[in-house]
Amino acid sequence: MSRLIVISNRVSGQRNPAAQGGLSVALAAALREYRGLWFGWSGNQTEHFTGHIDLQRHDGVTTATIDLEEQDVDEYYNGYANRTLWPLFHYRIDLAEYDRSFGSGYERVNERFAETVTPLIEPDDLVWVHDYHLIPLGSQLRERGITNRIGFFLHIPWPPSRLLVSLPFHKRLVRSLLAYDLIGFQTEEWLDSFRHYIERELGGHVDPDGTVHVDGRTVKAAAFPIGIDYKEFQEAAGSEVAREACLRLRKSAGGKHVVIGVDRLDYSKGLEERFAGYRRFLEEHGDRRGDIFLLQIAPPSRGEVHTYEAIREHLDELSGRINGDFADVDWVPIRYVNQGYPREELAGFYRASEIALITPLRDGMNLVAKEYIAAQDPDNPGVLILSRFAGAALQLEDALLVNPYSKDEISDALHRALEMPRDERIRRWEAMIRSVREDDVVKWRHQFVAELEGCAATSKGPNI
Ligand SMILES: O=P(O)(O)OC[C@H]1O[C@H](O[C@H]2O[C@H](CO)[C@@H](O)[C@H](O)[C@H]2O)[C@H](O)[C@@H](O)[C@@H]1O
Ligand SMILES: O=c1ccn([C@@H]2O[C@H](COP(=O)(O)OP(=O)(O)O)[C@@H](O)[C@H]2O)c(=O)[nH]1
Repeated sequence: MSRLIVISNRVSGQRNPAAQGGLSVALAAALREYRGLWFGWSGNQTEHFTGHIDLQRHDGVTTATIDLEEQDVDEYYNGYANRTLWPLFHYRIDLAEYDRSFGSGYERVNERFAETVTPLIEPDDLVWVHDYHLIPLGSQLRERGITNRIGFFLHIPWPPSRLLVSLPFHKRLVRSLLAYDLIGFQTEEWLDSFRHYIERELGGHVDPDGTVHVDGRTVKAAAFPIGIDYKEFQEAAGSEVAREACLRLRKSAGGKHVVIGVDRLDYSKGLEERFAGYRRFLEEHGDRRGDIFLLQIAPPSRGEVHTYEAIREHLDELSGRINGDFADVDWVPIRYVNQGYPREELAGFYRASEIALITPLRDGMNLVAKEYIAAQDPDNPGVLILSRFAGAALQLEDALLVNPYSKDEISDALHRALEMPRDERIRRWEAMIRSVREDDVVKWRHQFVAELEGCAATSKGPNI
């Protein structure tokens, strides 16, 4: 079996695991199965870039990390990745910022990644690059003579062409993707948007099987929806920690219905709209006040980016106002918690919650939705209310799907979930657990790696 070299911005085990997000959780599992290593940024900043590689072994996974300079982090991670690409790819061109220094910092850090990882790559290795931080890395590796098979997986949505063309030098960015042999997306919807861009903007052609032809270069593009590590999650959910967390939440709920939300504190997760929808529910269903509460777990993320600071302040205000307007001496409508929890504890909280309210405005997948389903009691499962704009909605069609921008739909879905008979809850859950169990992270990585192994090795990069 070939070695697998995984390259992503974030490498698991480097900071609070509870705030790492789904990408890191999914990749740690892949690396435990294949020989190889995981290369990325250490999360540390140094005065000058040294290129020193720190090799470590954590939990069955070999990691190779490098430090970045402060300017790199500002321009590449906080800048181009999270102030330009993240909002644009989540359809928020109103929040996207275009600054020349971000673009040059992004190129520079991708070159630094390429320069330091190239000597670690052996001839038969499969190379798998992840996410929007590292789109140009494939072409940088090709320039350094790497002819191995290289795949790329995008964990976030791919925007419609009409939005993507607002990015300065968009053609250069998309052309650099053609250096990969395989390009993976979370859903068919984003694969379609990519196809549209290739045909309209680059004058290329995409065959029905996903083979992309542009200027004499041929690559493969396909959808590979990511799943959770079902087996590992079942173990977490069966642990003593999970059982205690479940009891702790049930005890403190004192018989009230628990509605749970778990999201990084990010504007793409639709938290402001969710709070507004919950407020509408409290206004419309006065008889339910005192009988239900929303537990929103929202660990802070990307705190150095001002839009994230702003959303944090706004959510403090919104939750405070809802609590001020509706609370009673023995009840508060929202428990809003800005800390992360280990997954075993989360599993217990999911189990204790009759409803999950997961309403991102756009989300590549949303693994929390799948974890909630995996944690339920088969004889008395809870109800998942899910945004139709999350990648997960294409697989979890038996959730109560809502438009996350609509307060009325959120309010109606909460009412319907509370009233839903047990046999309907079981029927919906059984349909969803099948997909969560079968389309798990193991299947995701096997399918991607098998497809990449089937690609012919490349001898040169595209003309960019
Ligand atoms: O690394 P951070 O800046 O702290 O952000 C955490 C991760 O967020 C994003 O996760 C995405 O990947 C998930 C797994 O495929 C998917 O379920 C979710 O919908 C995506 O938003 C980001 O794409 C990762 O690169 C970050 O590490
Ligand atoms: O307090 C927390 C909050 C989240 N997570 C994990 O972070 C991941 C979030 O992934 P998702 O795909 O839902 O969103 P992302 O943050 O990657 O955009 C899930 O596995 C959660 O269990 C966690 O371990 N503790």
